Amino acid sequence: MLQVIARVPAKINLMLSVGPVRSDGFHELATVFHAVSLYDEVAAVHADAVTVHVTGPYAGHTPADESNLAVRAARALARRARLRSGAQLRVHKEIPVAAGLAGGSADAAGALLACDRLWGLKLPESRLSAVAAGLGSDVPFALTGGTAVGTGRGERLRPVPVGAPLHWVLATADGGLSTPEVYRRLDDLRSDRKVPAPAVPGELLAALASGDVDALAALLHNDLQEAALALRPALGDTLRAGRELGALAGIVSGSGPTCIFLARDGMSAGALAVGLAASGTCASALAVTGPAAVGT
Ligand SMILES: C[C@@](CO)(OP(=O)(O)O)[C@H](O)COP(=O)(O)OP(=O)(O)OC[C@H]1O[C@@H](n2ccc(N)nc2=O)[C@H](O)[C@@H]1O
Ligand SMILES: Nc1ncnc2c1ncn2[C@@H]1O[C@H](COP(=O)(O)OP(=O)(O)O)[C@@H](O)[C@H]1O
Repeated sequence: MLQVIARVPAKINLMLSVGPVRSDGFHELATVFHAVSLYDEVAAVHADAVTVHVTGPYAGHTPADESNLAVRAARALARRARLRSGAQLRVHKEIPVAAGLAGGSADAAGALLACDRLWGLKLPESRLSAVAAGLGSDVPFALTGGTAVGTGRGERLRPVPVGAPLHWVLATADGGLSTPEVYRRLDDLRSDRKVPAPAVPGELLAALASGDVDALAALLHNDLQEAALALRPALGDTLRAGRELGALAGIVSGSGPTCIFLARDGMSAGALAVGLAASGTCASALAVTGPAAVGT
């Protein structure tokens, strides 16, 4: 029986600039998405209806019913293509849930890619991306991987070059943070401030293109960090521990609670991961590289 497998990486945000709330309730963003070498896998085989079975270390934290983003993605694709086809999906989850790493978006993108192949649709990238945007702001990037500037609510993408592989440590936390709650907390925190239009500094794109990690370290920034720290003050300890252990820089990824640390090279990232894991300030610490690619 034909089985199609898609392997989709987690994302981190190297910079996340959050602008004013729009009339549709979403915030205008300017962000740099960067896919890293931590992957979920989505496998699809023909079936009458769309169902999902979740395996892997985070299976217990992932819904296995129709609220699963992989199921919602497969159904949205079938609707868009006016198909009655189904698929039995298996999602192997290595990406922590509600962690600011877009694991659910990775699974949605994986289901779109796998079902597009399984059902022989061969939809152009632009049509898959439109279905992806209907599922979540981060899903279009999850379809592409690599590194890209995201604008609008995060769904408008422009790929950007990265001059050399980058080495990161992901420090995960026990228990996730809700993305809408983190955005709401940011709104509360800055209710008395005028919010400027979001922007990605040109210097950051130049540092990425040239592979200048020291320049990049000085430019990592996340507007949601203040809100994530307000909701989870212990993340301050994780960020301090990473810096004391020699990270070039550390910030919260997206809506958190995962903290990301930039290291000079693979050896330093490995040592930093060991130190962070021993520090008692995080649930796990994982050395990864970026940019990572989507595989089918
Ligand atoms: C914060 C970011 C940074 O990349 O990702 P995570 O760190 O959660 O993975 C994204 O903006 C999250 O993207 P995603 O998780 O796909 O969000 P969506 O499902 O589209 O929206 C969930 C909720 O987040 C808020 N939201 C999301 C995107 C945006 N531009 N403005 C918002 O205000 C809204 O409250 C929305 O109802
Ligand atoms: N396949 C899936 N994997 C992870 N989370 C999922 C999935 N399907 C639905 N969800 C729900 O989506 C929410 C956000 O999950 P996730 O994408 O991991 O977080 P984040 O937005 O922080 O990157 C979770 O609360 C989870 O219950």
